[in-house]
This record gives sequence, structure tokens and C-alpha cells, in this order.
Amino acid sequence: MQSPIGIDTAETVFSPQLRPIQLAGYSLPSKETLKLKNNGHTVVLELPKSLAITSGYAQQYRAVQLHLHWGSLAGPGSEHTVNNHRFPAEIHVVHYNTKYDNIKEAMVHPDGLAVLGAFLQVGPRENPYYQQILEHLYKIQGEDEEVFVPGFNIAGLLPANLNLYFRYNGSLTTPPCYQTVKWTVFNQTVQLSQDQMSVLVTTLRGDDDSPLQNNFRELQKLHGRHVLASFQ
Ligand SMILES: NS(=O)(=O)c1c(F)c(F)c(SCCc2ccc(C(=O)O)cc2)c(F)c1NC1CCCCCCC1
Ligand SMILES: [Zn+2]
Repeated sequence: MQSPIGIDTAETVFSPQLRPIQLAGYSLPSKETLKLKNNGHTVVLELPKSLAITSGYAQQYRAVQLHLHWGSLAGPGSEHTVNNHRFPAEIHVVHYNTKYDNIKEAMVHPDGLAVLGAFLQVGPRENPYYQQILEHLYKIQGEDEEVFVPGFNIAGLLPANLNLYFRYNGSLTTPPCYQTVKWTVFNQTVQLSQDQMSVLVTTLRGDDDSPLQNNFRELQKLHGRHVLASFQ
């Protein structure tokens, strides 16, 4: 079962057993430094495995990295859609199941990965948490460039309400596209200013110096799968 998918809220199944997502260790001191890398496909912020999902999944998952998917000044670039609506951008916080030794081992098992996804929209105010990433993008415009950034509260990159989400079993959206991801897609969105969204979609370059834009995979078929919802 491949990702991303179009979520049709008329077809989602309410599942009261889906508990609120709880995070531990997401608030990092500024003396801790994190690698921010332009890998030619997206911008990746490497995360310490001290960040953990402590509720909302049957097993414990710890963070590996987070990255973003975006469009361009001409159009949106989220990977998932909701009722055929594509959002300007989407964040993915990637975690692995701690019953495996590391991400490489975990990513080949159906319960190996948990990705928290949230949609980014344009709002009236600058988002200080996204600014901790966006203010460094000009330093890593070229493919494979990287910089170290001070720690901050990574939870600030996600919506305030972690109770309302969609859940389905899917895949990585980049090769090798292993079908090993238990997806959480939050119902509440995150807001960035227009200037911040413009910086995200115009700063980075991919291979042969082409603009790094529209880095989202096309929608995949549901094949009769049900998307669960933690809310009615
Ligand atoms: N949406 S997603 O989670 O499937 C995803 C993407 F859509 C992605 F597009 C990416 S980036 C493309 C894969 C890649 C390329 C180069 C490097 C490097 O030079 O370090 C690293 C990774 C990307 F990194 C990820 N997530 C990664 C998938 C790669 C293998 C596991 C590592 C963590 C999750
Ligand atoms: Zn992704």
C-alpha cells in the first residue's frame, strides 16, 4: 500500500481507540546542534533519538529526521491531500520502532516506521519555530550542502492539537518506497507567514542547480484501504 494518498473524509472510519499523540524529549536546548542538509530532494533536519512518541502508537518510536515537501510560487506541494485539496507544504517527522536497532533495520519491517505529517498553510504571523530552520536555508542552497543549527522545541513545528489525526498503513514516498510506514496525518494545520513560505519554495536548488520545487510524489491508489480517524 503506497503513499501518499488523497484522504476523503467521507470515507474515513472513526476509531476511538486512536489515542492522542504524545511526544517526549522534543524540546532541545540551544546548546545542542542539529545537522540541516539539502540532500537534493528536500531539506532534512537530523534529530537525536532522544525524541520519542510515547502515546498514539502500539509500540515506541524514536525520531530519526524531519523534512519538508513543498510546491512553488505557482502552486501547492503537500504530498497528502484532503478532499482533493492540496496544501502549500507538508512536514514529515520520521521515527523508527525501537524494537529494531536502527532505521536501516526498521525500515524493511511493516511496523518499522512511524511518520508524523502535518500541513503547512500561509497565515498572518511569522512562525518562530519554522524560522529556526528557514533562516539557515540560504547557507545550504546547493545540493549536499549542510549546516549545524541550534536546538529548539521541535514540537513547535507541529500543530498545537495532536488529538485530531488520520491514520493509515502506507509507505515511504521516495525510493525504495518500502510499505513500512504507519502514517499519522494531523487534521489541524501549521501556519507560516507568506514570506516564510516564499523562502521555503524559492531558496533551495537540486541537481544541476535547478530549483528544488514540487518535491511531492503523485497520489497512490487506496486499493480498498480504510483511512482511520481519531475524531468524528
Ligand atoms: N516522505 S519520506 O519520508 O518517504 C522521504 C522522502 F520523500 C524524501 F524525498 C527523502 S530525501 C530522498 C532520499 C534521500 C536522498 C539522499 C539522502 C542523503 O544524501 O543523505 C537521504 C535520503 C527522505 F529522506 C524521506 N524520508 C526518509 C526516506 C529514506 C530512507 C529512510 C531514512 C528516513 C526517511
Ligand atoms: Zn516525506
